[in-house]
Amino acid sequence: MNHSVLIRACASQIPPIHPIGSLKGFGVNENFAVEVRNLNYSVVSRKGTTLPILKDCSLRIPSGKLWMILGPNGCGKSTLLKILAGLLSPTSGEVYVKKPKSFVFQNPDHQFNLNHDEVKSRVLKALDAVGMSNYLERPVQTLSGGQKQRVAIAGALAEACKVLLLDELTTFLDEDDQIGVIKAVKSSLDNSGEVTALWVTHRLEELEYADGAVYMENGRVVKNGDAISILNFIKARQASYCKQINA
Ligand SMILES: Nc1ncnc2c1ncn2[C@@H]1O[C@H](COP(=O)(O)OP(=O)(O)OP(=O)(O)O)[C@@H](O)[C@H]1O
Repeated sequence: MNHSVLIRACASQIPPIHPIGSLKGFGVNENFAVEVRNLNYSVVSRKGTTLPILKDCSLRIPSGKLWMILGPNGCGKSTLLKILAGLLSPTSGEVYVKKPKSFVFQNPDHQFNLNHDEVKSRVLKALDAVGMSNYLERPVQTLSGGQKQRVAIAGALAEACKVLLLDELTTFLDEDDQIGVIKAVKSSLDNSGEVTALWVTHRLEELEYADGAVYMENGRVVKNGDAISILNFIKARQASYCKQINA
């Protein structure tokens, strides 16, 4: 059987393997895959004004868990994820992310831009982990958005990454694909036991698949905890907001 099509697509995003991030100097607890202390991120506008985007954010994400980053539009979720991915540099504060880490974009078409055809066995295993091993013959462009996202996740898993950084993967997906992608991430984590995933979303219903979440508002981390306490916190916040506007 010719497995080359998806294998190439999946392998094409595999960067060199990096060693596990050193904990020396930062003093982080090895039980945490991500640790952020007093992180600030600002941009300077064309008029020279400093715009604070992230304000004094501190958080810890336990290893091996599926953790969501939730909050209203524009609260800073994607900016935080990009800093964790190393795509943006913090203005101040400390950031530790266990390595190797891998970033999967909101639009999976951004993921397929290199062209390697190696690491076949790891790719096959990773495609199996995300339920895509029946699609090996299919060109990527014929896959649905959700299937492409699962292949993108398989690419990150094949890289043997310890931390998966996932930016609003389900935004463009229908409900079936949305659930399929979350379940693929969850089962990959459960199978590996040591991969941690950070999942940025604005969909509260996705929280039921998570172990925990960070809730942000206006550039700040408001709460970080297990999924049930975060869900109750957000519901209470929404109820109090509704009460205020109806008063
Ligand atoms: N380079 C920049 N220049 C100016 N403002 C920026 C820049 N980057 C981010 N912002 C602003 O920072 C805020 C946070 O943006 P970010 O994309 O992180 O939010 P988000 O919570 O992911 O939003 P959404 O849920 O809508 O995707 C937004 O108000 C955004 O407009």
